[in-house]
Amino acid sequence: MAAELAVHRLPPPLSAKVVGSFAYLTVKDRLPTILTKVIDTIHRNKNKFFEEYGEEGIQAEKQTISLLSKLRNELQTDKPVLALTDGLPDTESWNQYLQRHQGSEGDQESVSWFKSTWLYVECYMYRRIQEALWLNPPISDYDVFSEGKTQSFFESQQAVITLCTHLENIKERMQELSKNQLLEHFNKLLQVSLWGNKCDLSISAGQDNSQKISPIDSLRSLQPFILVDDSNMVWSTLISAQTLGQSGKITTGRVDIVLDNAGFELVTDLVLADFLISSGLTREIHFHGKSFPWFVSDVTAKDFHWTIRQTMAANHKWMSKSGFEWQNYMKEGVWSYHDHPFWTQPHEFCDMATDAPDLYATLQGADLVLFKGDLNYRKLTGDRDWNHMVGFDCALRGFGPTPLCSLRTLKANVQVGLQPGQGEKLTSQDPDWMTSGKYAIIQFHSTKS
Ligand SMILES: O=P(O)(O)OC[C@@]1(O)O[C@H](CO)[C@@H](O)[C@@H]1O
Ligand SMILES: [Mn+2]
Repeated sequence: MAAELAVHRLPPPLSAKVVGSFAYLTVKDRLPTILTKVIDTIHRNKNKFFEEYGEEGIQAEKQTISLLSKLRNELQTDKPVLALTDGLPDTESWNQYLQRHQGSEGDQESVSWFKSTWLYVECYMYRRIQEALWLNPPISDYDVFSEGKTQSFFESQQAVITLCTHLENIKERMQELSKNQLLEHFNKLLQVSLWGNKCDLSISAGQDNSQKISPIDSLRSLQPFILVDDSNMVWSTLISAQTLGQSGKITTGRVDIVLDNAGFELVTDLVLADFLISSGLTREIHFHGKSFPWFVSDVTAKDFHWTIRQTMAANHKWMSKSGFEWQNYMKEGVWSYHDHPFWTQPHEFCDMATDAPDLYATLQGADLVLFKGDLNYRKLTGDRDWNHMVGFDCALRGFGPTPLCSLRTLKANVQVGLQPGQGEKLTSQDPDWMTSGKYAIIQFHSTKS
């Protein structure tokens, strides 16, 4: 019995209380750097706020900076995490989450920046940035990360052109493709979307991290860095979602993509989504994004629509053709964009069925959900110090609305589902393998047999 309990005991969540860990270094160095950049961005835009809102804009700029400086100080001096005061629809749920943590830790002091769980405090920082803006109405809607996101898109322009040209070439010959050729194209575009996740701006604390080389040509050399490759299961899930209607017509399934970063990564996701639709593998795609600026580069509704408009407006035949196609998919409802407050909360996904049952039910309506990026993987697995050989199903702790797949480059030290010895070998060869973004996984889970 005791042994059984030990087997089932959960490993601890990652936390900055482990001095020298990646979580510790993130809270100590990366998060304050991000906050300093946010403060700087707001200050640099002072004139813009004045032009738009006059003296009120200047006051808002000052007030926001003062709140953000206070936030940075709380973080750096390991103060207790404070309840939110902005009265937004999600405020209550954030404060309840805090109380839950305080309850389980026993006292208020222990829920602090360096003592609490990394996932929670990192998410909380982005929510507090939002609070600082919301409390200053004329500039509430200002996206402090927008400059970095648009810059990342423009700096990846050549790679975007290459990708759109590649896509349009496939689409021109789609009717002639054999099933094997279709599978080959699918695998390539799945991998392009996977490696697109290298381009996030949170890991680089806002430094340029755009795609400069050809995303197609580099796939072969990147192949050995994919540690788990369940792409065959993703493919068979798509195929088995096909049903034969009464009229003899094949109906295909719905794929949901839980988006991560704007800029180049979003383009790779749109290209994959276009391929899924134009090949007839999928009937409908639902994209899920964030409802406020998050983890520096994550996609909001504004970023999503902006990216499609910019692609349409490009001075390149195939790129703008792709953009028009994407706009059509949106107009026809073949593609749709959704956001839900749960994506910008600190919960592990195993809490979704209880804490956001409507979102859980939405995902149940999909035949496959693709979770992009590192933060989604941290939330899938509860951001815990798992043994690398623990199965993905075990780390998911019951989360499984429908077949799902994580497409993620490793940027945080959590990884499950590896082969015996694989983790140890990587650690000895490349000690930073879990945080450098050099390795990736395509990890699938389904409760359906
Ligand atoms: O989810 P993404 O965009 O792939 O990565 C977000 C991220 O860079 O932010 C954190 C560092 O601050 C890490 O957990 C993680 O790697
Ligand atoms: Mn991100």
